[in-house]
Amino acid sequence: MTEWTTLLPIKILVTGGNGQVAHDLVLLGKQDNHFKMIPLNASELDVRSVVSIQHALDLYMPDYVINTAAFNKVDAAEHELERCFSLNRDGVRNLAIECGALSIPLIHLSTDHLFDGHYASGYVEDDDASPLGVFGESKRQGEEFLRQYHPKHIILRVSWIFSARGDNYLLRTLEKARSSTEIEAADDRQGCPTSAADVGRVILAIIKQLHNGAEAWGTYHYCGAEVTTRYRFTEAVLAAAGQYEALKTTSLLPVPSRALHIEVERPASSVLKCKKLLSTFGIRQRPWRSELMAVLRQIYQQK
Ligand SMILES: NC(=O)C1=CN([C@@H]2O[C@H](COP(=O)(O)OP(=O)(O)OC[C@H]3O[C@@H](n4cnc5c(N)ncnc54)[C@H](OP(=O)(O)O)[C@@H]3O)[C@@H](O)[C@H]2O)C=CC1
Ligand SMILES: Cc1cn([C@H]2C[C@H](O)[C@@H](COP(=O)(O)OP(=O)(O)O[C@H]3O[C@@H](C)C(=O)[C@@H](O)[C@H]3O)O2)c(=O)[nH]c1=O
Repeated sequence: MTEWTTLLPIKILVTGGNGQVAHDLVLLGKQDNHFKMIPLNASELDVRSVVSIQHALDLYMPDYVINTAAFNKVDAAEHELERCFSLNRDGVRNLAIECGALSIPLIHLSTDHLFDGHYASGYVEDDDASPLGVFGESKRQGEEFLRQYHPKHIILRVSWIFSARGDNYLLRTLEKARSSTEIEAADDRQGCPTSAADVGRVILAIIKQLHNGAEAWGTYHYCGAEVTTRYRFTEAVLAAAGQYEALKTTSLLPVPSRALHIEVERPASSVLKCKKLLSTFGIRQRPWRSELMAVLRQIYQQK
């Protein structure tokens, strides 16, 4: 087997190049000269269009494709079914068929929202998917198409992503903390927060091993270490952010999720067990608390 370090940089095309995971993933990849990162935004590569995908693959001839493009608005998905399925299901099918035809491995991101949340002890990769809403169902069907059309794939299911940009719970909490004296947070929804940069680290570590000959195709779970609740996560955010700025919020209230009047029920517990990733690739979970500190540092440096 050839040592991967002796080869030309691994060309990695990233769909959804403006998204939060793509941003941090590309940044990390650019810091490592084993990789050549090619992020493409929706106008450069539209996953809904076969022609657009074919054009990009012909033009860049990547060694790997990472699909981060998605429709991620969990409540809006209930009303925007067509858009949601066209990205999360049909877009994945299009990529699977086109990458499959050229035998380009496809790394795809999926979600904890595949599960109904009744296993408080956590989910393994083979557990039955039973989504509670349209978003989860669209991602479930995208996964199915990928398995059907392209054997050389990795599906990486992740959860509760936060980063210094984009639309995420951390940034929304900070906004509220600057404008409201009181914040309510669900203490009956448990899961594992994961930084976008950490997802990027894991994907690049997987690719290095695939490139070295590991034929470990299939579905894996990854999330930050330490199971928590939305309430506990919010508490950690407020405590850490309070060291950087005077926040308006003085009271954080634990509430049941139903009191928040959210349209789609979230899984009560969506802990992803990550043992398979550890035993196959030797990749360990990082604590989300240290990732949170790093992201807050970034946020306040940007300000
Ligand atoms: N965010 C989270 O908490 C979680 C995310 N995931 C999954 O991780 C992946 C990355 O998520 P995240 O980075 O948060 O997503 P973002 O919503 O930040 O990024 C998604 C990107 O997809 C782009 N996009 C929209 N339409 C198209 C299209 N037709 N063709 C190509 N690109 C398009 C968007 O572009 P534009 O902005 O121009 O519309 C956006 O930049 C997704 O698969 C998501 O489902 C899984 C679990 C948790
Ligand atoms: C509005 C609000 C929500 N919550 C809780 C309820 C609910 O469990 C959760 C909803 O927050 P979000 O909308 O950020 O989370 P949600 O849309 O469920 O976020 C998800 O994004 C998709 C793409 C995923 O795949 C998931 O892993 C997850 O991160 O937050 C509060 O605790 N307080 C509040 O004020």
